[in-house]
Amino acid sequence: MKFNRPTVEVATAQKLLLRHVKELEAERVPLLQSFGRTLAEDVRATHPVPHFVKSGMDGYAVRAADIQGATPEQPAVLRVNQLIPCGAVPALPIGPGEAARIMTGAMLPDGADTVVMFEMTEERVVEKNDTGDTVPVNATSTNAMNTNATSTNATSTNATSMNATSNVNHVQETYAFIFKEVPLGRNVSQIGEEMSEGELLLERGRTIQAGEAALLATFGFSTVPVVRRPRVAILTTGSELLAVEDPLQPGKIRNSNRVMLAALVESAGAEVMALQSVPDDVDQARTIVRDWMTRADVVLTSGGVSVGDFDIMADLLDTWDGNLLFQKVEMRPGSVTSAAVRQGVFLCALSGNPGACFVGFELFVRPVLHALQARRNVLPAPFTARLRGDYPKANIYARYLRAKTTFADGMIYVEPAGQDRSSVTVSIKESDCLIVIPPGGGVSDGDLVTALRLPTAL
Ligand SMILES: Nc1nc2c(c(=O)[nH]1)N[C@H]1C(S)=C(S)[C@@H](COP(=O)(O)OP(=O)(O)OC[C@H]3O[C@@H](n4cnc5c(N)ncnc54)[C@H](O)[C@@H]3O)O[C@H]1N2
Ligand code: MOO
Repeated sequence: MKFNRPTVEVATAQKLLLRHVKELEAERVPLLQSFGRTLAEDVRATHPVPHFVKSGMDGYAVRAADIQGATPEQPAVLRVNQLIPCGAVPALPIGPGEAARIMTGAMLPDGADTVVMFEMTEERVVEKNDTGDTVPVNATSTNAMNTNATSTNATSTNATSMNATSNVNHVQETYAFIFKEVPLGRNVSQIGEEMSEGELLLERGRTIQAGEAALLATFGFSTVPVVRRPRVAILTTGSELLAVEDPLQPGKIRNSNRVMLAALVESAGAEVMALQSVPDDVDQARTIVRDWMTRADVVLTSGGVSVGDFDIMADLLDTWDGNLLFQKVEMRPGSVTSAAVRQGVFLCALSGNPGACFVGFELFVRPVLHALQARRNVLPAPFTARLRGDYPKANIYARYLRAKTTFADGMIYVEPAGQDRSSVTVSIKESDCLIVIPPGGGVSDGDLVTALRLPTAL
């Protein structure tokens, strides 16, 4: 069976795997720990946003009718009856001829319908004597239009100057001079303008990133319902493998697939629950694999799937007592990639060759890990791009070339990331996509090709 294995196409292999996925259960995590996790429930707006009528600028809240026709020569003059900082509830309504000094994000007072930016205004303090006559005083404001104000008796327009102050015979009042007419509703956000109550904002299956987190915070989710992270056991086979910290020895290499797979698993939102070496003995390997399959959602193995004398994963799969999904895929690299399921748990046996191991993970394992987390669109997204360089080699199987994307002259280009043999590790770091070269002839510089986007491209 090791030889002459039946082959399946990549798309078939993906379907065979995804058919067995049962989305994992939900759990709640603190919002700050939810980044990269997948939402387990739809989130709807629990209240309108904004939930009060709000100023969009620092300026004066006015009645639009009061500032019709205002010009620098003929300003509208409105009595300022209050200062409204952000977060405060206005103390007074705005009647005809009145305005409120208001800050960005503050609640509009009743009666006001428009905000005029400070830049189009000037604030002046005026004294009224006890006969009610207005006495112009040297007055000023901090507003931009007033930067040339000449005043020795400057009165700043802070909260304390806002209320009329009474001297023996005089009352000081603050007036806003509005030099420009602005249309009704300008710089005012109405209730529900951005989001209305009950609106669907985030769907189950969405990954929580900055924008999602901001919405969750807006609606008071200090904890978030997320899908549990899949637990993954990473098992590596091969008596040639040294630990990362070991000195080199003749004939041996350091185990790089283990950490590469751990990084990939984490980048897919899953959790590495075990890192274990498997000896070159099929019975021991079977015991270890089965053991982890009682605890993990996915068991990943690297190596030992080809036709060599010590390719124990191939032997193990030949005698598999669960559901064997495939043992050979019509692709390069990674044709030996195999998969099986047992009681809802996946066994994905990837090639030991690092390039093939990487490609096998992206085409088969990441989609499973994403699907377990209820994510949508789990397969790598295809796009069309122009090839840089020639790839003349003919293939019997489709080839998934590790490649990088570049943008030039308004076009998307893809070019092989370097050496593409399946044994090569050095080009993996350059790869943000896989160029799909269909079976048959090669492709040439300038050809339009299909490529699959990898998460590193995000
Ligand atoms: N007679 C044949 N030989 C091979 C065939 C074939 O069809 N007939 N297929 C070749 C292809 S294609 C591939 S791909 C490899 C697949 O081999 P395995 O997946 O069984 O992997 P191993 O033999 O265990 O190792 C291959 C290679 O990768 C290195 N390796 C293994 N594990 C790691 C690790 N954790 N970190 C870094 N490098 C690792 C290992 O030392 C080998 O050099 O088979 C071909 N042979
Ligand atoms: O299956 Mo190997 O990775 O094709 O080169």
